[in-house]
Amino acid sequence: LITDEEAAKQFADDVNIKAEEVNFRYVSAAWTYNTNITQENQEAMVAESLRLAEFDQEVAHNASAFFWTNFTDTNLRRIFSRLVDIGTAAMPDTEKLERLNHIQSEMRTIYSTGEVCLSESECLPLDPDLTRLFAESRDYDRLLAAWQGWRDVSGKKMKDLYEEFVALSNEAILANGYEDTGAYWRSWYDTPTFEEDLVDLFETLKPLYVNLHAYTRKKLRELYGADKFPSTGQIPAHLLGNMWAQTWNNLYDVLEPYQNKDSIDVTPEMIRQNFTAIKMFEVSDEFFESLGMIKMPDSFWNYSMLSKPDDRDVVCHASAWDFYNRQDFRVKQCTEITMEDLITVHHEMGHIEYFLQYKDQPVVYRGGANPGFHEAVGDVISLSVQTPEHLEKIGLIQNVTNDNEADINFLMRMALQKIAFLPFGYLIDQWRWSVFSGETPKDKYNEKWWDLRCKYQGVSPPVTRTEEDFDPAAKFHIPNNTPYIRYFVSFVIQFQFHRALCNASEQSGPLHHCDIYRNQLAGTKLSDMLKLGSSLPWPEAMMMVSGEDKMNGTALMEYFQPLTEWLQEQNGNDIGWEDACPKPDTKD
Ligand SMILES: O=C(CCC(O)(O)[C@H](Cc1ccccc1)NC(=O)c1ccccc1)N[C@@H](Cc1c[nH]c2ccccc12)C(=O)O
Ligand SMILES: [Zn+2]
Repeated sequence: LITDEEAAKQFADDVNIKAEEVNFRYVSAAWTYNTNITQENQEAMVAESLRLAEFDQEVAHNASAFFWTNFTDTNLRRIFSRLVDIGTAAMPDTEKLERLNHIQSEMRTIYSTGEVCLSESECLPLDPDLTRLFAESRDYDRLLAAWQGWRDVSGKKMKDLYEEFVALSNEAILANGYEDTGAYWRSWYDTPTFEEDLVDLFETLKPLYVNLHAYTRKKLRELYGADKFPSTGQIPAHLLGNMWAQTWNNLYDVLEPYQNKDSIDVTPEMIRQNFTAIKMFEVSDEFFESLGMIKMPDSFWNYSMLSKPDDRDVVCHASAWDFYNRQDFRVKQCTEITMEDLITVHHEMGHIEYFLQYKDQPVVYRGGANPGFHEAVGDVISLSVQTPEHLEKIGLIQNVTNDNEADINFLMRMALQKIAFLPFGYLIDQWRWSVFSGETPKDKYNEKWWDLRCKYQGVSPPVTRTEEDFDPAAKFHIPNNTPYIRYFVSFVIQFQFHRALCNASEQSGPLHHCDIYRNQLAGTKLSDMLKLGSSLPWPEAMMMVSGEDKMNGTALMEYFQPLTEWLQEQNGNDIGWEDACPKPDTKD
């Protein structure tokens, strides 16, 4: 084995240049497919992903000719550990790798082209139609038809494909040195106690969720009639304003604690001011600029897809794209003129800002310190943007009242977006890890899913489910094979970052009123961490920004403290659903 570290550095530099070209080719083919779904573009993307895999395999093979585990240079060791870790590209059998990539693109296409016919003449795609229906409709039966219809045209069609996908993914990952795909995904957090830490975090935050669930259930029983609700305490999954019951912000009008206060839902005002998708992205870009951070390059504005085209099929689920040439960065989003989409705009722009900050790192370091960091950047900014104070600064709200009742209203709105999400963000990969590990076989896929949905989220299926159904795949990230625990991590650490940046900007007052807009101290602190990419272990990156090196829920609990007390008063003892859910061990 080669021990010469100078030769190793030269090897890594050569690989880095080639990696930019090969990644650019693949990303370009993926962009073409995602923004124009055709058989031809799907096949071209699969072909390019195979070329990328071959490149990764060759690099891993050549890198293992070096005795890199013994290198004295820590950074060089870290780089080589990334060069040899190539995920499913390690699949030795090219035919099987082609089949794996083909199955993934098949599932992606089924999901992105699915439509639900609610009547002869009314066939609706998920974006924007079914999404809007779930945001606006209060018609129990219409919501049920859309809920069941979507699962029939998406998840139900993918059960066999998914089973085959799991086997092939695990076979490939085994060749990469991990026992299953879930173990590989968890390795990105590089924390031996990662799963325990998540359990502790969830237990800490669970009381906040249980209180929000109880309050919401009471209000929905008043709206739809208690007879529509199981006596065991769950909420039917189609009544929460979202296709997956993952965020409940669209129920704000039903749940508003103090009526006739100035509405903080700026959707009507955005429409009144003739907001466009581009305007929404300009608002976000201006915020990053105000922090002294990097603004969007011209290529972003020239090549992004910021609205749904009307002449072709596209993957509408929002995403941010790094073309690995240090100059081309894009967002693809079917943007609607709503507050919810303004928040997603900031989320996607957070990804782009991270790309811009770490663009001069080696390719192996162009990623988040851990995947949760990448998901948190935009959300940290949007915690400031969503404050009534900030919305007033940018002219989306007039004459903000700042009294205790307005405070509770605002915190309720934020809780429907952040606290409601926590169990969902947690359970998706609990399900997926159990499938990858073999604990959940195909004939238990749907049962396991609803056990977790009951246990963590306290929601129940509004109609009977069987193993003919495959409800997990009705959620983008399952057919798209995008890990999900990153969002749970993000929803926790974004409050730690927010608290740290607010302290850095010497903002006094409660956390939920803090707006770091135009504060260069905060901007510099955040930028310095983003520039690192994944070149340092994430606890060191977190320490740089927040002075903490662990995920913890204290910042999130501090932020919501006033609402937690208010909810406890409102709910009394009418809370919970736990004993309704099947216990896993008694299942067998
Ligand atoms: O999926 C997303 C946003 C899309 C994304 O920006 O996370 C996107 C997902 C994706 C990954 C891989 C391929 C295609 C889409 N991730 C990225 O674009 C991305 C880009 C670079 C690095 C990491 C992620 N949000 C999640 C979680 C979520 C729900 N509501 C929210 C509100 C604010 C922030 C997040 C959410 C969801 O919709 O369930
Ligand atoms: Zn994201």
